[in-house]
Amino acid sequence: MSRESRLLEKERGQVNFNVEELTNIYDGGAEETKLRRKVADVIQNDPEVRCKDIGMMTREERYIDGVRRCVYLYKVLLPREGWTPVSKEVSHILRFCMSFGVHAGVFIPCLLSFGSDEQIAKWLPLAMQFQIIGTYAQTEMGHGTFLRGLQTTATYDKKNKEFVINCPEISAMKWWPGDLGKSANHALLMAQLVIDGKKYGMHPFMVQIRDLTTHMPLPGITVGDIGNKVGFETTDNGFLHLNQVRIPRENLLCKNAEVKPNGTYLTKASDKMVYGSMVRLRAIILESEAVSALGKACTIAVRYSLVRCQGELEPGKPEVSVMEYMTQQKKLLPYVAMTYVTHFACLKLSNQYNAFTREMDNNDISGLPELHALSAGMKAVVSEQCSDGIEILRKSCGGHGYSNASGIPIIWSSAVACCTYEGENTVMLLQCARLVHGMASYNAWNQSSVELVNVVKAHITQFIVTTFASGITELECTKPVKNVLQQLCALYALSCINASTGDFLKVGYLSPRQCDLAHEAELELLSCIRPNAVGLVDAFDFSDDLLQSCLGAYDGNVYERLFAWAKKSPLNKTEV
Ligand SMILES: CCCCC/C=C/C(=O)SCCNC(=O)CCNC(=O)[C@H](O)C(C)(C)COP(=O)(O)OP(=O)(O)OC[C@H]1O[C@@H](n2cnc3c(N)ncnc32)[C@H](O)[C@@H]1OP(=O)(O)O
Ligand SMILES: Cc1cc2nc3c(=O)[nH]c(=O)nc-3n(C[C@H](O)[C@H](O)[C@H](O)COP(=O)(O)OP(=O)(O)OC[C@H]3O[C@@H](n4cnc5c(N)ncnc54)[C@H](O)[C@@H]3O)c2cc1C
Repeated sequence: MSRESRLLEKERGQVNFNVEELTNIYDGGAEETKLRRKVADVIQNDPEVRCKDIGMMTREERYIDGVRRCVYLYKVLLPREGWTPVSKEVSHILRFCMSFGVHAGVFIPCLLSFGSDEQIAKWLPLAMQFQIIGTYAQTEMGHGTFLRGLQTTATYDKKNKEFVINCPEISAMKWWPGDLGKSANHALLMAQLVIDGKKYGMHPFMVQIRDLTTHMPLPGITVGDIGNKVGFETTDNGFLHLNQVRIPRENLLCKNAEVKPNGTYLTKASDKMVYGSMVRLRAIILESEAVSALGKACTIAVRYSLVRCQGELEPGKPEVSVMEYMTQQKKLLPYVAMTYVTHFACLKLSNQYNAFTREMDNNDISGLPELHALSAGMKAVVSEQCSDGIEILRKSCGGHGYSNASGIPIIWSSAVACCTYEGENTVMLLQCARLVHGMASYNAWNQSSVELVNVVKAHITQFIVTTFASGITELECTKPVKNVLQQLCALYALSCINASTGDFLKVGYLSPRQCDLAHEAELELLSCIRPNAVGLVDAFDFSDDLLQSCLGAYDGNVYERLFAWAKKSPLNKTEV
């Protein structure tokens, strides 16, 4: 056993709570843990679909590998295991999938949100079986945030009972939609509806963009990949230009609004329902795209920091693990706390969303404004805190943190995108501010928007802390687990307060002495939590396969893994 493995084993021997009990709590119960692990075993034992190291792959290889794994998953693995796309297992499977995130996670749910019963009956089975592959095409090259500024039009042609979809200029071209560039043959396309010259705002249309046999773009369609990005390299985010493309009247997804054959426009629900898809995604993507990513980065950085020996705490004494340095504990442990605290706050948000969908089934959408405010605020605060944290955790691993061998750069590049898609964070914070604090006059408003952004961040952080604190109080668990969760709650709250002492001092909420006490309390908590560090990240239960990290493997064998990984570099195929 290597020295590093022995160090981790010794660390695990001093954890003072039951790790499995905490894993069960994090998962939502022992049965959930069992289900998640069963899915992980199925995935990891199938060479066709198990996670692999994509660090050395080209962009094209990553895209092809992701598509191949996903199609195998849905066409072979699910039927073999007797699972369907809506089985509980699939939510755990999507943790492993790197492709068709928009087809499965946006296109299908939006079809269910916007489609009539007949339209769902027509397209849902095809989408579930990958006979049609869809994207969600809303953002344009010239507009993403300002939905009312979207330029693509859908003009009703009464004579032929068709809509003519058109991008009037280059800035109207759809730009960014995931799975669009090479995979999708259909688009759930958001366009400005026009009837007899009158504009009715943004509406959802089902548009076929590629031939189902040849996969070639249909007439009037120009489509392709937008090129390399910061991350999401497995995904073919694409562009889509439509030049006078005709679709049947029946392709307006008409759960909330309809155009009769004679061109009469009929609304069936609030015009705000068109925003519903964005509320849903903001409410449910945080766990999978931001918090889970932070948990992976914490697992890697904590395990590595416990085995990375560097320098002496006392001259002449043996080298210590970098985790013994208070600065390293300050870099790492508040983000371990954040993972736990935000995980449970996101759970509360998605529960609130599910409750809203039940109310909506009874035609009650009175809860939408509050849910919009909370989901917009949470999406902005959690995605920013998590992605900022992942970068700090990457840097805490020194040089090896800068290598794809660590696994953290890929984790960060995927998580940070969450600050932009589904509503750019600043805009989301201002939406929350407007709904929580009311809309002042536009000029007073713009002048105070910088402060309002900070007020909303504090408002949401308080929601996160109070949600977790009340959750712990009600939680039935052993005393050691409750104790460590209370420490994590206090650590997250104190780290947020200590990051903003200026604000508290400015308004006289805290005295300088109290600020000192808060700082000392945080340092004391770091020392209390330090002995449990490895247990806290082990409890996230990320397999080595899922982490894809030479620094964060369960056995701590960092150096053998690093060297084996480097030798796979294509540059090493020749000595000269
Ligand atoms: C696995 C990873 C997959 C990643 C997939 C990514 C997909 C995408 O990124 S899809 C594209 C996402 N794009 C956006 O989120 C666009 C963001 N912009 C907006 O949501 C809106 O433009 C806005 C909210 C920033 C502004 O809305 P707008 O209508 O232009 O103007 P107002 O602010 O005056 O709002 C009018 C009215 O509507 C209410 N409202 C706005 N949004 C929502 C909502 N989501 N839910 C409910 N209600 C909403 C707003 O409160 C106003 O109401 P009143 O005050 O009553 O008039
Ligand atoms: C990885 C990824 C995947 C995506 N997938 C999809 C997809 O599948 N489908 C899809 O339709 N779109 C998708 N998008 C697009 C995404 O939804 C938009 O990029 C996002 O909504 C932001 O809009 P924008 O790019 O126009 O930014 P802008 O709105 O142009 O933002 C630029 C700057 O302007 C500021 N700003 C803009 N408006 C205001 C305002 N009112 N007040 C204050 N500041 C403002 C912003 O804060 C920001 O700092 C994806 C994007 C990414 C990065």
